[in-house]
Amino acid sequence: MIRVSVNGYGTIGKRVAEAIMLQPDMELVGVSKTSPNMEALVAQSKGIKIFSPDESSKKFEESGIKISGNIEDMIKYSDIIVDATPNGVGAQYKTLYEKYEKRAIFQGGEKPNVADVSFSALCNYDEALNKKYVRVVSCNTTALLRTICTLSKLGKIDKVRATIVRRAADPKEFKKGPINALVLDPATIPSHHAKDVNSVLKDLDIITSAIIAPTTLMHVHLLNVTFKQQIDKEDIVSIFLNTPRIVMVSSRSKISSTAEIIEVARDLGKMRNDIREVVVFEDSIYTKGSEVFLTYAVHQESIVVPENIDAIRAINGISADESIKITNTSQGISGGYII
Ligand SMILES: NC(=O)C1=CN([C@@H]2O[C@H](COP(=O)(O)OP(=O)(O)OC[C@H]3O[C@@H](n4cnc5c(N)ncnc54)[C@H](O)[C@@H]3O)[C@@H](O)[C@H]2O)C=CC1
Ligand SMILES: O=C(OP(=O)(O)O)[C@H](O)COP(=O)(O)O
Repeated sequence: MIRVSVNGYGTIGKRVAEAIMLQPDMELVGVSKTSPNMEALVAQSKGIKIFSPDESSKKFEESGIKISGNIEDMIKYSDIIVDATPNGVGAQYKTLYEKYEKRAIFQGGEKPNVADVSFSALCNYDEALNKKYVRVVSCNTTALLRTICTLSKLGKIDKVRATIVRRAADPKEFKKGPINALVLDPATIPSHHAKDVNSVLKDLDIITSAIIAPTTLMHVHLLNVTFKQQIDKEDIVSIFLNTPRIVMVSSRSKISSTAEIIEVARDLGKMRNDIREVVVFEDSIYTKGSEVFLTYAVHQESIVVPENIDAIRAINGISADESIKITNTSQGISGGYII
């Protein structure tokens, strides 16, 4: 069993922790909490061990939360730490992971140089084999890479252009905005996503621009890929339908919004409405000569969860085929049409 702990039990951390609990070859040592908030109470109710920084453990006792030790203890008890702390905090923790000679997974909010390799399971799994530090790229970059690497099986890609409509905040983040504006993010082009894709696909010609929209549900990407040769819509539909980490909303579903996708996730009984796959709108796929246009939605809260699980196995030297198969089965990821 691989003993894994999750440092930072927020949007990503809680999902990764629960995914770890579902893996046949992993054991969740526990999670860290810096304050005894609602998420700490939920973790306790699920029987998850909680570790805190020393100075705050009294606060936890007062809230009726049992602490199993401090964060250093949690690190000592673990083989691998998944760091899901806020942007930049993971880099500060790295010295602690190094001190105890522990391997770690970082998230996309950290700079690429925090790790030996930036990771996207369908693109460069093998580069992460037996590495000490792996960075799972952010939600938008994960979606871009998954889609691009899948399309690249159809032929050589000349260039990629993408417009990213970013959700303004996650559903729990009531203090974030905007609530009534579309914000250029940034006002200059390219957005940081192109550089992040290049942290995995070094030579890809890609330009991205991004805009923040007042929604919490999902991101949406408008993608334009130019191949070196003519490309057919049927081949694109076929490869997407046969790639488990991509699902499609069928033409017959008449879905044209993220609101409807999330409603389908709710109706299908998906836990927390999570959709870990890239969700391609079938009707949006359009080809002209060597160019492909398509639109997909990205559930930002959950898309990186399977990648984190695979990164844990990659660090342990387990092959891509084996890991992806176990992760997909345990996470109910099957591909095809979502509806
Ligand atoms: N929310 C999203 O849509 C996505 C986020 N990411 C990345 O995942 C990482 C985590 O983001 P979220 O889960 O959204 O953040 P979050 O704010 O929901 O969760 C972070 C958690 O870390 C805790 N924390 C803060 N300081 C800490 C410390 N010093 N020690 C231990 N725990 C601490 C916070 O209390 C919180 O529970 C970031 O790098 C982010 O860029 C990646 C993909 C999608
Ligand atoms: O959109 C995201 O990251 P990304 O735009 O860097 O891919 C993540 O959801 C984190 O976004 P945040 O930094 O607005 O919390």
